[in-house]
Amino acid sequence: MIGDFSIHATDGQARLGELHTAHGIVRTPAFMPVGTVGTVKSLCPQDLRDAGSQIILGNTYHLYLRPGDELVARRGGLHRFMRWDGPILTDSGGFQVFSLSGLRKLTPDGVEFRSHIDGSKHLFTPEKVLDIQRNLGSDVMMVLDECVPYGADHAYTLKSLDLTHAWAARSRENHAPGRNGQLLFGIVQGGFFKDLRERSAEAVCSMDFEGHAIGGLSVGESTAEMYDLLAHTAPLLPAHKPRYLMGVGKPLDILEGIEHGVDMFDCVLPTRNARNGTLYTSQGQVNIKRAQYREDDEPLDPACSCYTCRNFSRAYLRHLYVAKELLSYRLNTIHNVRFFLDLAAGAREAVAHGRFEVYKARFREIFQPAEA
Ligand SMILES: Nc1ccc2nc(N)nc(O)c2c1
Ligand SMILES: [Zn+2]
Repeated sequence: MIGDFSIHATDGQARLGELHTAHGIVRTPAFMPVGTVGTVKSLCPQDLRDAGSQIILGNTYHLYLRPGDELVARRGGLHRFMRWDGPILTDSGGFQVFSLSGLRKLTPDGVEFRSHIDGSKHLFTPEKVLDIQRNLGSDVMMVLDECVPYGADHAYTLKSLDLTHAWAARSRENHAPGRNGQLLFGIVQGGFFKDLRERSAEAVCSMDFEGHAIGGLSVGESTAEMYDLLAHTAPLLPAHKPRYLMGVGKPLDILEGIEHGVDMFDCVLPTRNARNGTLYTSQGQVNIKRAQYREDDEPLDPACSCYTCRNFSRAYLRHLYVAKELLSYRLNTIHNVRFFLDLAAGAREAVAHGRFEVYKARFREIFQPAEA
């Protein structure tokens, strides 16, 4: 049934699961390529399917401002508009308001902000962002929350929790479980304070959401701080529902999350870094602009079977990047998205066979080789 989450194998805290959505089953652990304004930049839906994408992420903030959620609804919803027939998760906009828009004001009712596009004034309330996500037709909707800025003190973080929890309750009230097959996930905040993380998990996870996200991480903290709060918070979320770590992350961060029982991840790294020539491979990171690749006839990643690695040399990819050719975006993104999706697919396979620890250690060797 839509919303069902079943666990098929475990390996320590790591688990192999399936989340049933209105647009298909998501096998977890899953990586979600980010399609902010209704496109995973430079890729068409077929590229995404070829790469093994199951579920992609869209953003309420961006799509509301342009082209408008009502327009998308009139065009049949985001799936039909962008021709993606798989599951779509949409973030609620709170985070984007704080990271993108200029003037903004937090009020008990919601957050006032000015569009980063034309400066027009808007108000996002818990109910408004759900109306937008219902217009988009997303399969998994997120509640409106305040992502507390890195470095906020205990007092501010505690006060913010009261607001975020009140908004979560209003969201659940506004969207009954199972309504129109659109799932609603709660978001746990609490900054970098373990007592507040416990307080938030207890409050949010008592509101009968179909899944729970860990928010407020990957906001500029050190890897050690992120891992510390991740290890503390993940087990606080009910094991029988999906756990989603928002905005994470680098390959090793995703594996760290899986080790602590997280099931879903999204991050702009593969797509954003593809556009600046930072490519992820089975031999570590490749900065394709480096002169060393000028005459390198090898494929980007001999262990990768994506279209880019099957057809083009590093020399050609470097040429496209240096020449600022549009094809550079597309070929680099095809590869990076495939790398992250293969990372998640490999993790599912490893958990299924009780080999996750070995799998994670192999990637640590590649991306964080032990000091020689
Ligand atoms: N690092 C992130 C990324 C996205 C987020 N989205 C929401 N709604 N809340 C957060 O705390 C996020 C954190
Ligand atoms: Zn490749």
